[in-house]
Amino acid sequence: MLIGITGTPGTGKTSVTKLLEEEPYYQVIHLNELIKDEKLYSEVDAERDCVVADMDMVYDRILELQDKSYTVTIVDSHLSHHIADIVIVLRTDPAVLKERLEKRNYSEEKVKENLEAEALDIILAEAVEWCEKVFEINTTEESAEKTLKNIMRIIGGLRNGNTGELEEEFRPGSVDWCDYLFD
Ligand SMILES: Nc1ncnc2c1ncn2[C@@H]1O[C@H](COP(=O)(O)OP(=O)(O)OP(=O)(O)O)[C@@H](O)[C@H]1O
Repeated sequence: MLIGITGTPGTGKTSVTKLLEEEPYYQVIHLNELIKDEKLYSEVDAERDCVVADMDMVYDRILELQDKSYTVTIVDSHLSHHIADIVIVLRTDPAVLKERLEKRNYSEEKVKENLEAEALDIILAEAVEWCEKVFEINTTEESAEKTLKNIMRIIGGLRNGNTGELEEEFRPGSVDWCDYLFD
């Protein structure tokens, strides 16, 4: 089973998937690192301080790396909903996200761009359009450990073929950051 953990930068994907990789049965691929290490990109955008991933190369590489001896392969990246059919979107209130991104010394422009993307549900909307199953977790007031537990509950439900209540609890569209846009 291939599952993407996606969301705007800073919503906690890497923090939580680093905890997940300590659990048995989970293979975790940190895709942003892989893209840089293996140069799976077509362009370097110096102005925006990022690379433009070649998604065909990325997809092929994920399939090569997927180790079927693990029960679940997790792809950690804000791009993982381009690849996986089942995704969990992590969400964070833009006011809290702002503090996290400013600590990274991102430019003002880059912080603003990411906060707007979070407030406008950009990644969630893409995931809903492209993926078969989408779960949304609001991590704003949760510890990474609590988020890990919720992710493991969702995966447990997927493995048992019983996601009814989880689909309701983690329904896409359950967070609303519109107020941020009008402040
Ligand atoms: N509940 C939480 N869950 C996860 N991270 C949290 C939480 N509360 C605070 N943080 C902090 O927020 C930051 C999240 O960074 P992290 O690299 O995990 O995000 P990311 O979504 O993987 O970002 P990127 O897409 O840029 O890799 C970390 O500094 C982490 O300590």
